[in-house]
Amino acid sequence: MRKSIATVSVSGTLTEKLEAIAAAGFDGVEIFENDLLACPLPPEEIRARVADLGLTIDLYQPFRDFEAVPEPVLARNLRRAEHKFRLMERLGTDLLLVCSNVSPGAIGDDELAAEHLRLLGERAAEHGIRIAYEALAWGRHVNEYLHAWRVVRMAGHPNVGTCLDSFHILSRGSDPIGIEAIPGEKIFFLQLADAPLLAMDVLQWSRHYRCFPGQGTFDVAGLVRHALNAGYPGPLSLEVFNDHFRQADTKRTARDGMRSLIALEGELVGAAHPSVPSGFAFAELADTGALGGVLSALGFARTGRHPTKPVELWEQGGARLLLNATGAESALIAIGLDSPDPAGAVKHAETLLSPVLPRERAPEEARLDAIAAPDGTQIFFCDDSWLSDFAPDARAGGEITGIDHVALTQPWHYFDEAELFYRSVLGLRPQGGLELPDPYGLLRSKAMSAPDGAVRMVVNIAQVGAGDIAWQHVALACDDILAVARRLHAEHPGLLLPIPGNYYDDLEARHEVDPELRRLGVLYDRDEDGGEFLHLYTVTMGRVFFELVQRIGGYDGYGAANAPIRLAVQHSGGD
Ligand SMILES: O=C(O)c1ccc(O)c(O)c1
Ligand SMILES: [Mg+2]
Repeated sequence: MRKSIATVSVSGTLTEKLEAIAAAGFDGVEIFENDLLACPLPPEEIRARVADLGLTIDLYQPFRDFEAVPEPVLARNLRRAEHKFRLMERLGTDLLLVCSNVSPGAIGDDELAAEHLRLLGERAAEHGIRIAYEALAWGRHVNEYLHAWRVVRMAGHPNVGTCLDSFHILSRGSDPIGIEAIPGEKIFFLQLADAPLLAMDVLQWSRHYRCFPGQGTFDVAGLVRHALNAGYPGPLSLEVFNDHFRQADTKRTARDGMRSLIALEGELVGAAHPSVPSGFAFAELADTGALGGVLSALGFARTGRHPTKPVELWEQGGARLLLNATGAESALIAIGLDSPDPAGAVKHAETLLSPVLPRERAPEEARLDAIAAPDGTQIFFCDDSWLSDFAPDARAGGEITGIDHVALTQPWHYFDEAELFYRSVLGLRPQGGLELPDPYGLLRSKAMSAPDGAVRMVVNIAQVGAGDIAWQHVALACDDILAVARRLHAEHPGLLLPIPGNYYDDLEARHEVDPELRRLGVLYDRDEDGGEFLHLYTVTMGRVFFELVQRIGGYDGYGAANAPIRLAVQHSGGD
């Protein structure tokens, strides 16, 4: 299907926007009026620029507060419309979006609204222009898409149709099944936006929190399916108002929008994700020499060395960590995922515009394809062959059984990009988002997991004043966390993050817990079904720290209630 995007969805000047939109592979744009008004180029030059970039202008918008007005206002509105029609001729576009009237002066009379739209359609027809009437969710009288369609039908003019916008429809909780009752050729345009579920005024929600399909909670693909069933012939067009996107890199946002539409098309044809990872193969850490001691303390054994690279394999149970002596600050630099089809996974990622990373390797080494996650972390898709690179010499047993999850920190303004990436490229599912108080700000956090929980990723973003946090961590699963904690406490007490006594006073008020938790600095959480979570943290080394977790009775979370305690201690350095 043709893919378009409204210029309001990305940052920059109009010319920057157009270039980024073309570079991302879109077919068309909706020109948002503000972008045009602020552009120094005359409409003819914008038209030429758009054409040179291989784009078309699919829509000009918005035209506001037109219909169902008193007579003198109507005359003024028609005059205003004539100006816009002439502008559109100069731009070379033939579709004008008219938003339902939000003015307190609008009259609640559908027949009058229809009559005015018919008049507008007649005038538009003289210029070869069509009108797409859209119900804004906060329209004064018309705020439901089926109401807008009734008015369009009453207007009865071939140049008057409706514009459907997934945000306005889904934010009001309207059932999109009704779209199928609209003749496809009367759906003149289809705008797509997703949004997180927020309990707030719908206008504020729309103007600040829209996001690309796949980044929020709406079933946008389901809505598109209804429009296609109705016979809608036009483009899928993204229209997003988002405070972060307005500040983010133009090209990156445009590419993210394209990824969103490609993923949506995949959903429409019911394409199963070709390669949902079935586990963690490894996590790779840059090391300055300090991490080996920490891993030993945690019970890991060094079981192999890469023949040509300064990389060591450390193992315990099913947990495999690679230490890469890059000499750089300790950090999580790569994640290996067990993949049922590594080549297919890379191809899928490429289809979704993820950068495939070049790999230098000796001819005898296992072929490992990697892509870059939005934060730059390398993601490898692995079968078992990578292990043979290391000629492991022993198997290390211990309390640790595997990697439970990894937590990455997303760059400011790119949180939504990360969600779409992990959903579409890796096939993970969102488990819910959180805002965690931190002494210096709020940390947004979102957990994503494979359907069976075999791969869990947590994406954090430093938010509002906490902008210097770029901590990452690897959480290791174990069967008996108290045994590990006792050993660490006795032999390496400086490795454990100290937890305040106040935390345990509160914990003991809420739950009857083993007093040993307090002595050992183990944190505790419990879900509604009685599932339990015990966890502890190491101190931070460079950018990275380790968490040990024990899940009991089907606990599926991450101890979010305890995260603010951890953040505060990490900030204070244990004071
Ligand atoms: O927020 C607005 O005013 C606005 C304008 C045009 C649209 O298409 C829309 O969905 C919202
Ligand atoms: Mg809209």
